[in-house]
Amino acid sequence: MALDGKAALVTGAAQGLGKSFSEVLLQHGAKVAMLDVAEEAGKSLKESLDQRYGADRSLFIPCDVQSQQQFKDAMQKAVDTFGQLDIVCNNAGIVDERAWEEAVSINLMGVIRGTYLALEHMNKLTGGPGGVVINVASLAGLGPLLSAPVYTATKHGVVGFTRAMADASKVSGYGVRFNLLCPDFVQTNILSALTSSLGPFAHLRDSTKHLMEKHGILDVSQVSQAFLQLLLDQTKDGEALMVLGNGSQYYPFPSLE
Ligand SMILES: NC(=O)c1ccc[n+]([C@@H]2O[C@H](COP(=O)([O-])OP(=O)(O)OC[C@H]3O[C@@H](n4cnc5c(N)ncnc54)[C@H](O)[C@@H]3O)[C@@H](O)[C@H]2O)c1
Ligand SMILES: CCCCC[C@H](O)/C=C/C=C\C/C=C\C/C=C\CCCC(=O)O
Repeated sequence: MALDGKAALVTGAAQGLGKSFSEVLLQHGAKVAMLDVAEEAGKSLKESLDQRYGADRSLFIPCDVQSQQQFKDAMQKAVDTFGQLDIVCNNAGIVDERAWEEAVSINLMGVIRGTYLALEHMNKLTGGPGGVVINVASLAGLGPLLSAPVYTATKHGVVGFTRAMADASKVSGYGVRFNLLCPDFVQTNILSALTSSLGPFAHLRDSTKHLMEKHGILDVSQVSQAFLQLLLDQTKDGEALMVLGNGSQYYPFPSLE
């Protein structure tokens, strides 16, 4: 898929991985609607991107992915502004083992909501242009992160949901590809999850810290290159691209057929 002239939407775009994905999209000629609850950071990101790419190439829309109405309105605003939607990246996520229902609401329900709303605009069967949805899971979507069981569960949920959607889309003829990004630890603010955010697993913080030291910590640019790979390679559908210190590789899921 060539990105020049395409219209994209990224959630959790004000900082960290979402910011980096938005910049990569702009660098390759796409227009981007950036959604986030962090209004100040989002507005100042938009101002700095306007200087480099022009004000008509991006939008910042305050939006909590937990709200059906806010998310629906934000996606409609992106479509009204850019004319259509070709790429959606459901990236917003948190680590909070104490407020675990909120973590499920953002990390899993927000991704399901964003995927269904994206289909309303992209599904070829209902007049949409087709396109690609990339859901951001984690290596913790493929195996356990012991200090964060609920985070682990949400990311496993994102993996299962996205793979099932890819199959449903293929069989139904929606014309939309669905893929997953599963990064190892990345240098963003999420890594500074306060001990209190780990709730009953705060005593396992050091163990996660040791795991980080063993694995190393990725730079956001390594993950956004993998994001780009998933966007551009039209043959990838229902795949989970792991982003590791020594490169990216597709997870070999066993066939259940
Ligand atoms: N950093 C890592 O080590 C790592 C590794 C694997 C996967 N991930 C995943 O990558 C994604 C991005 O995380 P990050 O590392 O860039 O973290 P981050 O904290 O830097 O960025 C997350 C962004 O999501 C936004 N957000 C939070 N709740 C929201 C909501 N309800 N609605 C809209 N926006 C909301 C935040 O304001 C923030 O801008 C997450 O899904 C995370 O689970 C991160
Ligand atoms: C092997 C799994 C890698 C998954 C990465 C995951 O998606 C992101 C996790 C985010 C946070 C990790 C959870 C809790 C943090 C616990 C300790 C951090 C200690 C950091 C420090 O003190 O320097």
